[in-house]
Amino acid sequence: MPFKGAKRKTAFSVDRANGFQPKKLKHEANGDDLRQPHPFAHEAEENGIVLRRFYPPEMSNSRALAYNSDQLPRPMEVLVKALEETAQARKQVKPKDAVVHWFKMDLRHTDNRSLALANAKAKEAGVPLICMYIVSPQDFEAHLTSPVRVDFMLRTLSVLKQDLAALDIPLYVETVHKRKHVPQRVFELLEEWGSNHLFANIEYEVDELRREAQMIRHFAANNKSYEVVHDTCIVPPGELHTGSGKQYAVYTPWYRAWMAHIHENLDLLELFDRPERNPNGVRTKFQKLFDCSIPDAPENKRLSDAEKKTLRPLWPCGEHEAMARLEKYCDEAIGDYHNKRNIPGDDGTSRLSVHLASGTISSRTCVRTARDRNKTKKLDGGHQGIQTWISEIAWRDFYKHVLVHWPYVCMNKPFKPEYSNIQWSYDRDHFAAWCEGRTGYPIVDAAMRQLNHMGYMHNRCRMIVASFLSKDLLIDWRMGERYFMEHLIDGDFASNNGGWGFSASVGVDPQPYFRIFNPLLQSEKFDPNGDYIRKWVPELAGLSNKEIHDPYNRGAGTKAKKQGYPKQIVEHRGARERALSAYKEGIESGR
Ligand SMILES: Cc1cc2nc3c(=O)[nH]c(=O)nc-3n(C[C@H](O)[C@H](O)[C@H](O)COP(=O)(O)OP(=O)(O)OC[C@H]3O[C@@H](n4cnc5c(N)ncnc54)[C@H](O)[C@@H]3O)c2cc1C
Repeated sequence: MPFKGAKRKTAFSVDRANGFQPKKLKHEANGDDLRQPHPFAHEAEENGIVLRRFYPPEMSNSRALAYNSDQLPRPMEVLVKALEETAQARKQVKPKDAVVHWFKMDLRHTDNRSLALANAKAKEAGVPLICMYIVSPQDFEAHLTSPVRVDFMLRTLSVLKQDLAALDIPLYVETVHKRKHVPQRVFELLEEWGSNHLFANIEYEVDELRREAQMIRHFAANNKSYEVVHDTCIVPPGELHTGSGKQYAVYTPWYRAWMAHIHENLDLLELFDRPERNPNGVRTKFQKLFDCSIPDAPENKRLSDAEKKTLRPLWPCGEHEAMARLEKYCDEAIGDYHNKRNIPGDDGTSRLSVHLASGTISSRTCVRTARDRNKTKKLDGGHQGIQTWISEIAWRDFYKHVLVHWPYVCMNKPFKPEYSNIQWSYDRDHFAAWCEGRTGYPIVDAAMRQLNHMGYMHNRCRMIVASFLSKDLLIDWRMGERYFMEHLIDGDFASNNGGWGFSASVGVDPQPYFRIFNPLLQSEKFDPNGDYIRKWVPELAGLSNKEIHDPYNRGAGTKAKKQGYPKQIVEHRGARERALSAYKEGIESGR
């Protein structure tokens, strides 16, 4: 059956579990103005910020604002409408030979909402549960997924395949080369397996929401049910509103509402059971699916042998590893989190981001486990370390809520569209020096080298290097955002975009643009003995604790030069003044 939009329309009310309450959409804005690209769109294209192979040019500020004024429907609203209008049809679909769960960024069989629902449906119908994962090389390209992350996900699939096979559940993995063919191929696979029911957890990025909406309609029009549910956030996006019914744009009041909401709805922290064993005979009927192998990474996302040797031991994969890490962290280190989380030279954070990003652990499990260790048995009160750690996990939910309500942040626009008017620099040499960790600012260089070496960077350093790129170098923050996604093992669109928005002062609840980190002060405050710098910039290891933060201005220039360490590529005070006027001028220009 060719894949095109379904015609059938039926009434539906979205259940609470689906979180987002549909509202009446205004008609599509049709003014030509909204189709005009932003005046600086060519710069975004030339500098690889907007990938024109997959996406349209950078939109105008008025188009971004049209989402805020409900002139354009948000992709989540489009999805909810698709669910609403197909509800009746989906309800009438009769189970056939199997029920299917489609894994995406939820690579675990424990506490996985969609998987649990698919399992319940299969058991109710007395048919087998089949799991599937589609490797989409073009999605990796369009989403800038880093090779280290692709490797982590593919390794994880092997673990998942084994765990599921122990329950006689097959995990079928297939590569679909063109992303536009994914929906059609998924449909064909269901036909091949004689299945009428597909389940998946919602991904909140724009492409995915739009694709699911289209698939839901197509499936319903062809007597199949595609059910998508909230799982990745603890509180589903769309559930929290200010007193005046608006979406929160400031973290602190949002966080208070988030906690209160969970305390009032404790079921949000109930964990989902893993699936039960499949009925006898499934191995004979679906042998081919059990036999499939996990493909190699696409060539342009493949680690070299040397990289595999360095990176794989650093990042053990799979849900058992994730759970063991969480338990160990809660037993041994969470109590000191509030004291140590800002010290990059100290291993005081959980390093669970890689697991949360690939879904090898759920944020529900993380928060519930931490809460149960708290003497108050609540998210707040009790141990300072536990409270603070939970509040950091909450940032992850916050940025996903932001993405859903202000979807243009997923389309290369800043949260406040007028910040698109800043005249950024696209200095290639400066950008290369930043990427390679040779800016002459040791804390910045240490951080970038940590990222390049291990696909990870400490949170404090992420803020320092992001501020340095966007303010000291005045380079378009979206180039840094892209570089992070291309290199991080925990690359997550919403958190990365939120972090860059905060540090470059263009995001929701940001650091005000006139508060510019002084990299030297940050270095002295958070790496006072230079431990972190010594580890990642070994050519400075022999300098004193004072010299190491700024060798050329603290009498260690000769030593630094001899070791091949560069001089500062910009002078902070002058760069600060330049950034202040560029931000001010851009914001006030009204383009
Ligand atoms: C510029 C910039 C880019 C970032 N890009 C990403 C990214 O691509 N993916 C990502 O997961 N995080 C990102 N972060 C947030 C944060 O740096 C990492 O989540 C954190 O460093 C991961 O280490 P950890 O697991 O030891 O964190 P912990 O300190 O142990 O925190 C526990 C968990 O809480 C969540 N968390 C903590 N801080 C934040 C935060 N500020 N925003 C959102 N979630 C948070 C993460 O899931 C993390 O694993 C970014 C931050 C900045 C400033």
